[in-house]
Amino acid sequence: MTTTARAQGATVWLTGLPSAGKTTIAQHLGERLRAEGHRVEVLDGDEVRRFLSAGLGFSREDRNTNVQRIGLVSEVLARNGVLTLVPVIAPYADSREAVRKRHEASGTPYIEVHVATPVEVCSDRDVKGLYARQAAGHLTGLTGVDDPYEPPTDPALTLPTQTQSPRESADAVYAVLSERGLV
Ligand SMILES: Nc1ncnc2c1ncn2[C@@H]1O[C@H](COP(=O)(O)OS(=O)(=O)O)[C@@H](OP(=O)(O)O)[C@H]1O
Ligand SMILES: Nc1ncnc2c1ncn2[C@@H]1O[C@H](COP(=O)(O)OP(=O)(O)O)[C@@H](O)[C@H]1O
Repeated sequence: MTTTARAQGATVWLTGLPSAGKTTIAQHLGERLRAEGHRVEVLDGDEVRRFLSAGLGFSREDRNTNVQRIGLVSEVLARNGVLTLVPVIAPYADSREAVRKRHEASGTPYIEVHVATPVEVCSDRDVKGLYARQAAGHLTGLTGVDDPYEPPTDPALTLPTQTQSPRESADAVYAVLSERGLV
């Protein structure tokens, strides 16, 4: 499909623990979609927290505010024809549900993907050293360790990344977009 043929946007929210693989999958999927001519944006959690959510921490209230802000931006982008990839932890079910409802209200496709890497695997990967810092007592409130993570109960897709390559995980998300006629 070319960009001009049919600009149907969607939000793909990749929820999961730190080091689960959210960012990596979004990057791989984004590259593939761009190569095919789609308009794509990736709303990366770290970047959002530097600008749109600057000043917010990791309390339940701040995480909720962060997720709602990202949900607003992603819905606007998706409604206007952009495939919007959101690799953001979003640990609370009620917060994710509010984002889903925002999309439903405008008839904008919303696809929830659970990057379901076990915490032991995430802790081994420890891409940013957060698990080590938590274990050493230098950090508290780490999602999945000493802060809540409420797994999705009805995701469009669950990815066991511990048994997949990043390419395989990204291709599985692509397959869902394809099944729904979004690519
Ligand atoms: N306490 C604690 N808990 C969880 N994550 C933490 C924490 N402190 C810092 N970080 C880093 O913050 C990155 C972005 O978080 P998010 O905006 O995705 O989190 S949330 O949805 O608002 O909960 C998140 O990025 P990823 O590792 O890519 O998931 C973490 O690296
Ligand atoms: N199937 C997979 N999907 C995504 N990442 C994977 C996969 N298998 C191994 N990894 C590795 O796991 C790490 C995940 O890091 P990252 O994407 O930054 O996680 P997150 O954004 O969830 O914090 C990367 O080093 C990546 O290469």
